[in-house]
Amino acid sequence: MIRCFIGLGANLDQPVQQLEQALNALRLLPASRFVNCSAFYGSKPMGPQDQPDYVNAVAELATTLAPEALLDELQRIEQQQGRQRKDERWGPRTLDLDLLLYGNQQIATERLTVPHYGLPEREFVLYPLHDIAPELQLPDGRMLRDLLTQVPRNGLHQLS
Ligand SMILES: CC1(C)Nc2nc(N)[nH]c(=O)c2N=C1O
Repeated sequence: MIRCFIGLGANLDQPVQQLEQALNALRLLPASRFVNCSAFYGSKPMGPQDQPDYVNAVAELATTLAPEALLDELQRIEQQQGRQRKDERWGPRTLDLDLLLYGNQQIATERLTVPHYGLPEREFVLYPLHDIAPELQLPDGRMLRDLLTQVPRNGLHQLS
């Protein structure tokens, strides 16, 4: 089984419920075991500010699905929850599921870049990820805990 981490984000149509529904779908993925999920966080939008704050979390799965098969499943869940792939770039969305890490693999295909390119500088990814994997070392050798020291919380706050 490969240990992988999924970033969850939503800022439309009752984002907390969107994340809870997405977690239920992740629990049902084939050839996979749901391991854990961070707390839910409120975060300021990265990119255009004329959109609602986001709700973010990071989940851990153990899977035998190949990376692109896992990506297919994540995109299916997004679409099931109303995400239109034509969403404007960096615009608001009902649900984002990003494959952040797939074991220790570094992947660069047409469809998939892993580790996720935004991981090292996004507080709404780093802090929830650290919640559930404080000892994590990235494929390039950097320690997650060291990346955290470089990225301010920028108003990131746990939701009750
Ligand atoms: C539009 C962009 C870059 N901004 C975000 N900003 C925040 N705070 N959280 C997100 O999940 C998120 N996702 C995005 O795709």
